[in-house]
Amino acid sequence: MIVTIDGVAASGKSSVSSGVAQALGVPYVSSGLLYRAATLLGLEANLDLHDAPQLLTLLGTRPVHLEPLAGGNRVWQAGRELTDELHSTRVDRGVSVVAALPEVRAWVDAQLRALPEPFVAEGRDMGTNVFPHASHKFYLTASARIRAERRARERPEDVPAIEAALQRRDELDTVQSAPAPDALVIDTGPLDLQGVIDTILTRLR
Ligand SMILES: Nc1ncnc2c1ncn2[C@@H]1O[C@H](COP(=O)(O)OP(=O)(O)OP(=O)(O)O)[C@@H](O)[C@H]1O
Ligand SMILES: Nc1ccn([C@H]2C[C@H](O)[C@@H](COP(=O)(O)O)O2)c(=O)n1
Repeated sequence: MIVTIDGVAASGKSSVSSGVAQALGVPYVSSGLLYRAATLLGLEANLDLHDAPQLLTLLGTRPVHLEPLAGGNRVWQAGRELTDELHSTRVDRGVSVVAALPEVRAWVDAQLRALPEPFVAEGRDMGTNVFPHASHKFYLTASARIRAERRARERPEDVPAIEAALQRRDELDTVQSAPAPDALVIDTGPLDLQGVIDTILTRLR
């Protein structure tokens, strides 16, 4: 069984996926972490992030491993854990460029499709492109203002600055982020975190 949870930036994909996965007793898979890992390694190697052949060569020589767990995902490059470095501001700024490269998307998709079922997969194109055969699909939305207010509770930045950055990311992600035709679209604005998780679990049962 594969459940896909896609959505716009900061719509609650990872928190909701983790809650749903824990309730089901399966791992969840955070696809965005692989794009973030490719970006981090590219930045550390001083590569031009638009240069797909160079990035793919780097990823070939320094293989990245995603460890999906119900409570949170970890990312490794050989013996080094990258997880805590993947949400830095410089990775946030570069990741949309890397995620737009078809070669990098194919690299991520191959790793995701090799994972053993069952799992909950979250990202932008899990239900449309990577797992179109998934048994249950969801797509999370909320206004940029509400998402910024939620983020502001965990970061020392003001709401308008976060809102502007989220709108910019939404625009850059538009190409790969759309609900599958058979996905249930959930506006998380009026719901708390547990309310979103319960909506999904009710549908699954
Ligand atoms: N329905 C909700 N009500 C209140 N807060 C929420 C809700 N859903 C998520 N949050 C909070 O919003 C923030 C963003 O959630 P989360 O990191 O899960 O989003 P995301 O879609 O995975 O983000 P990104 O696209 O950056 O990876 C977190 O602080 C989370 O606790
Ligand atoms: N399936 C996916 C997952 C993520 N991305 C892009 C979108 C973001 O720019 C970036 C990081 O994702 P996040 O960790 O914020 O969910 O990766 C994508 O294009 N497709």
